[in-house]
Amino acid sequence: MALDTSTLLSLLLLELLSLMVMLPLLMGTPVSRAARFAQGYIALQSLGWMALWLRQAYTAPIGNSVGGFIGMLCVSGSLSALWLALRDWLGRRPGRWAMMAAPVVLAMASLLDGTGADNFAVGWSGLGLAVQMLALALACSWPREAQAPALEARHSPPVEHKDRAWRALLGVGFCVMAGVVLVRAALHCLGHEPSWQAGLTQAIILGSHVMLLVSVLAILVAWRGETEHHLQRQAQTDALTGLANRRAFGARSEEQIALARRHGEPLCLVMLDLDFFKKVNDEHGHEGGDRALALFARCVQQVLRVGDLAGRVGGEEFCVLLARSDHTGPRAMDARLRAQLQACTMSELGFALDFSAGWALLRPGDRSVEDMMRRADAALYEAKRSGRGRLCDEPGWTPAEQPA
Ligand SMILES: Nc1nc2c(ncn2[C@@H]2O[C@H](COP(=O)(O)OP(=O)(O)OP(=O)(O)O)[C@@H](O)[C@H]2O)c(=O)[nH]1
Repeated sequence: MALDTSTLLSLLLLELLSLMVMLPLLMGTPVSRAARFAQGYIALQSLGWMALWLRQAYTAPIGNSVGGFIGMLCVSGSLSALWLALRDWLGRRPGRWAMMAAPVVLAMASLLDGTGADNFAVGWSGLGLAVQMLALALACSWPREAQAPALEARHSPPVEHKDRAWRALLGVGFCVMAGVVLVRAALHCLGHEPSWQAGLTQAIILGSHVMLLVSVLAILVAWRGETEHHLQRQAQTDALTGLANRRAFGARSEEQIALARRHGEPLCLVMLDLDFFKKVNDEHGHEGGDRALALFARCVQQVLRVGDLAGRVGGEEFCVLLARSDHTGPRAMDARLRAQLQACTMSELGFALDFSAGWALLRPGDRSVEDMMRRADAALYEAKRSGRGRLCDEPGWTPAEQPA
């Protein structure tokens, strides 16, 4: 079998159509938006190359111009879809509007180029496609945003991703492809038709085979990274409130403690416990209790400052670590939280919520956050004992004390 343009094109189409069916089956449902964009990339590539294959094999039904237009719309659209997947996986990258406009602009340009049946992406549309590929290569190398949209989680630390290899492969691949397409398109623009022009066309189709392989591998590796991150986040997050669970709160507190010690800054821990929560459950059902917990957690998050850390450490028990905060911090936070609760509980729950709190300052002898928690718990116990609905200081604290 001779590897002529037509055979290479047919093989590419067969691979694309197989992948268009297999990828969603392999990835299962539901998948993230990024994964759907990546599947859209393969589907649009399939449609684009199908239009070109039909144009070459049976010119009559769709005609050269229409085939070229649909082919360019879909192929350029597929690159835009892949760019959107990268944006979700890696965070914001430059050129969003240009990427969105590219398919329509390039498809229109392909009409102006007026190409023959086996000439695709030559002239202006070819130059545009090469630029779009370079933009994709740039998107691969652009630094990752601290918290990409697909991986976002409040109060969760950025997760280290092993994504350098697939980003490099994809970036280099698109650079090479852009180079070949650029040469071919430029030759056409300049009116040169060298004898190796057909070879360039074959190189582009062969390159598309390789790029298909590279991009599918990259998609699968990126998707695995996203899934791992999601699982890791689930293991660290309390499902009802979205706050860090006890284990994650403990781990992140250690970092905060280390930072506070290194910079000689004060650090406070506040322990919060809803009052008479058993009664809330009894009167409004477990579902009402869950809504109350979720609302309370939301209010806690709303009154925190950047850098503070909140966690749900027990059934109706929450902990907050106030960074760079001396004894004035817990009082201010307690007042903000009470005001916030008063403003929204009646309207959102239909009943009032109150809480007791105790706080403790980081001391030089504290070995872990557990030591702070023990003292804040004693203060919380005192708040409960002395009538609830208030904040108490850790036992033995005096305003003259120096932070750790
Ligand atoms: N709805 C709901 N209730 C929970 C959850 N976790 C714990 N609880 C309930 O919280 C209640 C805690 O009751 P207690 O420990 O007696 O505390 P309390 O009624 O708030 O009393 P004080 O703390 O002394 O004011 C229990 O009834 C638990 O069943 C949860 O995830 N959802």
